[in-house]
Amino acid sequence: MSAAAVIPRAGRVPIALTIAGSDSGGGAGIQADLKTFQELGVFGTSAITGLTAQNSVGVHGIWPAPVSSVEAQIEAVLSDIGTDAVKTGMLCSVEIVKLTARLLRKYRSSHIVVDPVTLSKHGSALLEGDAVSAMCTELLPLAELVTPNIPEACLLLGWQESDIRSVSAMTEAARSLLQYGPRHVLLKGGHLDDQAANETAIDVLVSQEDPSRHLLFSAPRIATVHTHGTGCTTASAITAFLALGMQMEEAVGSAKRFTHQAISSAVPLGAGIGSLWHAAHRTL
Ligand SMILES: Nc1ncnc2c1ncn2[C@@H]1O[C@H](COP(=O)(O)OP(=O)(O)O)[C@@H](O)[C@H]1O
Ligand SMILES: Cc1ncc(COP(=O)(O)OP(=O)(O)O)c(N)n1
Repeated sequence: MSAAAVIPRAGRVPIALTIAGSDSGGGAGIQADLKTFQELGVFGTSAITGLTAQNSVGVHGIWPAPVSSVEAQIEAVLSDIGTDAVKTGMLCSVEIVKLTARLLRKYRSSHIVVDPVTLSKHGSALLEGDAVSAMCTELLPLAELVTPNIPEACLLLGWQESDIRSVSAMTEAARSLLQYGPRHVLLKGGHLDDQAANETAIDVLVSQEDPSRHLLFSAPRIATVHTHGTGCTTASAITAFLALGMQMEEAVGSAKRFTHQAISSAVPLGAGIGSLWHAAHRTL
């Protein structure tokens, strides 16, 4: 993405809505999503599903937002401003998952990217256990894309994490996730634990149109611990590129490059896992 893309364009600015949680540390959640939208020249709106007290060493508290407040935020945005694309992140509870699906159906939203956030990198639960099946039955059928990492894919499928130890197992899992109805599945390989993954970070894209075909998105693995926000940034960058009118394959490839640049310039803030630098694409 060139610097020209961050200059507001004449005419209507593309809009993206993020329905996600707040990360006080600024690296993930709503904060990562809005930074990404802005960097990519898309006007970001938000509905905050919950608050987290979070920093580089962990998640110190989670407070789901009242369901009525999430409803009022989404209604306020969609009934007046509208949107070209929607990203969902931390949805906290079965009630918020169901509400989100109901409102996205009501407003016939398109370009819905579901990041099925369940755990933070520090292992804190960001989605209640009984919300997983609601996500599969209510939200995934509406999704143009779902973007699980390996632990999330296993949770959605009822598999063990040890079941995905290779790119071919990732491909099989991605194909299995199509059963829930999303148009595309991007299974991210940041957590892949095999020989090849020491050098490359590989993601797999499969689509309902032709489930027998799969595309690999590969980049050199950056040797860093500072990867807080990689998942949120990937999903929100894809959402922004869809809002800008790209097709899915191009949007995923462009988002992979944007996120890779942001990891390569990550900021080692705090004593633990530092966060991505979303402005890296301006100078790299
Ligand atoms: N160290 C790394 N170097 C390069 N790319 C990475 C690295 N870690 C993760 N990625 C990429 O970042 C994106 C998010 O990855 P992943 O860690 O699997 O998701 P999550 O942040 O949701 O756990 C994927 O495109 C993955 O390939
Ligand atoms: C509020 C909030 N939402 C989502 C996440 C998970 O973000 P992700 O990009 O997957 O990054 P890590 O937590 O894995 O670093 C979060 N932590 N907080």
